[in-house]
Amino acid sequence: MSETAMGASQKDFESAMSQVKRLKDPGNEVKLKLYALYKQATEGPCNTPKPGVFDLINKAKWDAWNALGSLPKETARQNYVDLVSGLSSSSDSSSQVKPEADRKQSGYETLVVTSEDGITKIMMNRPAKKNAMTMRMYEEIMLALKAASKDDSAITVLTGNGDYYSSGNDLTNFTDIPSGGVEEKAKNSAILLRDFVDCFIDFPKPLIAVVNGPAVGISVTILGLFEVVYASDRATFHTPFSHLGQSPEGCSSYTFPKIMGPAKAAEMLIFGKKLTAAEACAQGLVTEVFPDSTFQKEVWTRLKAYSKLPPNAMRISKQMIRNREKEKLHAVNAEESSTLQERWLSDECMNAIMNFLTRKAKL
Ligand SMILES: CCCCC/C=C/C(=O)SCCNC(=O)CCNC(=O)[C@H](O)C(C)(C)COP(=O)(O)OP(=O)(O)OC[C@H]1O[C@@H](n2cnc3c(N)ncnc32)[C@H](O)[C@@H]1OP(=O)(O)O
Repeated sequence: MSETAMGASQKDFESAMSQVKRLKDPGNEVKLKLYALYKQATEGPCNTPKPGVFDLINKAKWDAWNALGSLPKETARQNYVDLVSGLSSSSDSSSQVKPEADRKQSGYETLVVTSEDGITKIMMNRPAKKNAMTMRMYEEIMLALKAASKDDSAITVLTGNGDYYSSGNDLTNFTDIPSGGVEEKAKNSAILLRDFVDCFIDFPKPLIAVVNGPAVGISVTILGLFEVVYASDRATFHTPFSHLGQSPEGCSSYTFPKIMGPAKAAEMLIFGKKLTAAEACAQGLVTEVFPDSTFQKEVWTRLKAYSKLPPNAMRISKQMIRNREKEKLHAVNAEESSTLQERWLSDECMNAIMNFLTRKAKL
């Protein structure tokens, strides 16, 4: 569906609901996704108490609904319709569905998510906008991560489609002001940011970034939460927070000084120094750099080999490496998100965003 297409109507939604009844069993994971989108579309954000740990089915349903956070009702309705339409077309050709082979997951508007060879690949898919991250993209990445944490893949990859990895937060996100004004916008954005980064902190399987081109802002900061970062030699790494009147997020105020030392971290996070892939590798933010001409081939060959390693062993090793940091990371994330909530209301930030939107300035 195109990004500018109108949202699904109530009629589309009702027709999708009756279509669901005619589908063959899509499996528990999809049923949970449908349940959550239905509840979000009809009742809004999860508003019931969390069921007890032994109430397994209701807890799974509650978790799925709650994971949608503040996803707007209209978006949930559209996602529901898209998901059902994807399921209908795949069930039309269900005899061809193979258990492991290239399973493209539908229902996403801003991503292409596939599962193949033990690897779930989440590809940001707004190449014309340099994969700038809209509110919808944040929500969809969270959904895709939640699904990947439970699917049968061994490792999960985040990458971008086109010439950019991602240009970071979509600056037009700030133009959609709700009835509660800019304060409400800042508050909702801070909640979304915190939930988004929490998903990376808590992700249980090895997480790999395949950085196919330049990366900006939040797409760079969260790299400190990945196990491995492979970069094309065309990639650059840039966090222009001060230029935007903003402050670091993605736990970078904690992870970057640990990874590269406080002096190098300050140059990036305070002064917005852009690193080449080779520099980012020398600073320890990037694991390995590959020539752009052979990047995809070399990286995917390597990842396919890694994905054949015993998945439980990899998961346990990741948890041993990360678990003692988790509490700290959640605290850092909370602090960074609330600092940004204030920053977004500052004149410095508003002027910088206006400059971008009116094209007076480029980074
Ligand atoms: C709610 C959670 C918030 C989390 C906090 C996150 C913070 C951050 O991520 S801060 C970083 C924000 N990102 C930026 O400031 C980058 C802004 N973009 C640029 O400076 C440039 O677009 C560029 C350097 C990334 C690419 O320049 P260029 O090669 O010249 O390409 P264009 O500028 O023509 O871009 C093509 C097309 O894409 C649109 N676009 C690109 N990036 C963004 C963006 N971040 N937000 C919104 N739109 C973006 C650009 O406007 C062009 O659109 P059209 O003019 O319609 O073709």
